[in-house]
Amino acid sequence: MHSGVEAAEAAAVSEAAAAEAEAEAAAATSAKTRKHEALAKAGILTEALPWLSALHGKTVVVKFGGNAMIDDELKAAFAKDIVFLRYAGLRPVVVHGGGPQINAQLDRLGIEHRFAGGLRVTTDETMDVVRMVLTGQVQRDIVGLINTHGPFAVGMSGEDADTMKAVKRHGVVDGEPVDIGRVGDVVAVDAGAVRALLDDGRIPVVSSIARAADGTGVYNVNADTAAAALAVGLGAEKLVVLTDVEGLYADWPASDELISRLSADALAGLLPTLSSGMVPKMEACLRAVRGGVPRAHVLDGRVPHALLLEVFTDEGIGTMVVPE
Ligand SMILES: Nc1ncnc2c1ncn2[C@@H]1O[C@H](COP(=O)(O)OP(=O)(O)O)[C@@H](O)[C@H]1O
Ligand SMILES: CC(=O)N[C@@H](CCC(=O)OP(=O)(O)O)C(=O)O
Repeated sequence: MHSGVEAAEAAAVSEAAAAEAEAEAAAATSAKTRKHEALAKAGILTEALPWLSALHGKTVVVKFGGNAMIDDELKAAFAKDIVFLRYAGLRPVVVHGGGPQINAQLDRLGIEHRFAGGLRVTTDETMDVVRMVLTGQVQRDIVGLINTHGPFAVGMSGEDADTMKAVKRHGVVDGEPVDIGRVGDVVAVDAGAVRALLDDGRIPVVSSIARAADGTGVYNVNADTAAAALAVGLGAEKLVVLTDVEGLYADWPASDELISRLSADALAGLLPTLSSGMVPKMEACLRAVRGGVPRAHVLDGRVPHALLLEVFTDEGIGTMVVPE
């Protein structure tokens, strides 16, 4: 018969054995989990390999939009992604907008603002504010964020070195042309200065202002339009437009069914049915692919690292426009 002490000792021994077995099982599980996580990470990296190889040395123009850039964390994530592309051997070029920031400054100054057919009605007074906010504030912010990772970003305006020249364009409202002031469409691109920066390993950050082709000052160019024109001028491999929706919805605002892929012809057919900010965006995609850029994408800039997902994974996200 066991004494009380012996019984207590036996119980303690079996408790210790159980604890040891439990610890062993937990260690095995966490090793398994770690292995599983490591494999998943390795899977993501190997999935990137074909894209890294296909895009090595290729130019990618990324349009960073006003509404996708008002959140500080998203801005920082965007800057990281751009630097990632650079280290991965691509040649990223940023063309930025800043519609919300321009609106805020116009409000502060008590200057009325409105859009017609997705474009800002731009008086001479508005033009001064647009130029100041885009080149003096928004561009500086993006350059600063990218350069927290190294001396890569160099800011410039489309005016610089005659990178973009424009002529006056009208807005289209209900199928009718309307005068919207100093708004321009890009008619000539000299990509030399941007190329020189890329060749020097820099990341050009370009504001969407163009010199008037007839030498009469400057024009306010929609940033989607400017990005497309530059992508064509650079012979880019991709145009990526970041915005504040998932992509192009088939029947917006009635539904949010996303169109994931469409041809240039199908897009041309859809264009007259589109409204507001989607008009310059989809026109830009059309212009890019018809100008020889193999792919143009509209992505949700509210999703952190959407750019990396698009460029380096097999997952198609957003809307992709292809020539055929
Ligand atoms: N067919 C459509 N699909 C998606 N969004 C659309 C569509 N038509 C109009 N829109 C509107 O266009 C907006 C995007 O344009 P905009 O606000 O000018 O973007 P950004 O500031 O990024 O340039 C969307 O937030 C949405 O309200
Ligand atoms: C002519 C025209 O509309 N120009 C735009 C330029 C900036 C821009 O396009 O900014 P987002 O990309 O943020 O919309 C504007 O004045 O708002």
